[in-house]
Amino acid sequence: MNCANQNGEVSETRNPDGTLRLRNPNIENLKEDILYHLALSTVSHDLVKMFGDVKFVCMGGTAKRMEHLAQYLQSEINYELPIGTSLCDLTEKSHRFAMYKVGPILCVNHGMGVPSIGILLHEITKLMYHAKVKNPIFFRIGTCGGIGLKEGTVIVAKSVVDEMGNTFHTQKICGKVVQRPAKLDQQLVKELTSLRKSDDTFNVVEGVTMCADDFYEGQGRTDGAFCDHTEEDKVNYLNELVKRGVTNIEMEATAFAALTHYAGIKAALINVALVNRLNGDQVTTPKETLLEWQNHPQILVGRYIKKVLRSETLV
Ligand SMILES: O=P(O)(O)O[C@@H]1C[C@H](O)[C@@H](CO)O1
Ligand SMILES: O=c1cc[nH]c(=O)[nH]1
Repeated sequence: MNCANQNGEVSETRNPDGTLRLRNPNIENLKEDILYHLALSTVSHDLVKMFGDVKFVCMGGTAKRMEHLAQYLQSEINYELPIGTSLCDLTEKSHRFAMYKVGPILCVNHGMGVPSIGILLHEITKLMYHAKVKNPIFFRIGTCGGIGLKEGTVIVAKSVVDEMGNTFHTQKICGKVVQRPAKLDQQLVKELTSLRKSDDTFNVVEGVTMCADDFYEGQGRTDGAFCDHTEEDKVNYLNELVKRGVTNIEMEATAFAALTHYAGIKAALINVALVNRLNGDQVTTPKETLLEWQNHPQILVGRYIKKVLRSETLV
């Protein structure tokens, strides 16, 4: 059965009230759905009560960054935690991911690489479904290597590719290769890039983000433990990427774009460049500066969330 989606269009992934429909009929028939890597379940937890008010899901690689993001957004939206409570890791018992909630915002880390974020996206999407969340928006707020961009630049991905230039996410399912288009919401790209202020110390660009399956050889680096290619091979490869319009390289983009798109979830991918790969492979910048740069995408997403929340209170 098809229903109206968030834009009032026919959709297999939305109920008329904006709650999610899963592309998996098996879930409805489960007596209990255990979200194993989140240490949550439909029986042991009241997911609607805990998460039903979520509007935004922010994800990034590290637990620490997500905790910092939750604290930052808490102060940005002036959210007061219920009296007697403090910000805590809601998935602590999983010993895997870390998740923080401040009002309508969930901040969760996804680890490194496509397999890790893929697992998180399955479980977070099911969490949104079980919690009856309406029209959630997902953000990946990450770090990357820029290509020809100044360090600290924020890249809002308008499209994503894999190492071979494919614009889809590839997964092997039951011995078959399944490809799902990796697409991002173009309106969200424009809205996010427009939120840069003239006195911001960092630049914001729209870009083409490449997703690699590795940090070292998979990104053409010559400083891994193994390297059977030459410096010339690397330079040629990076120049080829420039020709194809690739602006930055990270390790989750295709899965993030494809799985959110397949779930009908509006999503944006915002990365900050920690290194200009045309100048070298090693991340030589002091940790303090790297941490300061990691705030740049958070500032942009914070402005977007505040804008949406403000417009909702005016309606
Ligand atoms: O969100 P993060 O900073 O983890 O994203 C990039 C891609 C890899 O996960 C990782 C490699 O250092 O950083
Ligand atoms: O160069 C980089 C920096 C951060 N993350 C990556 O995947 N690559």
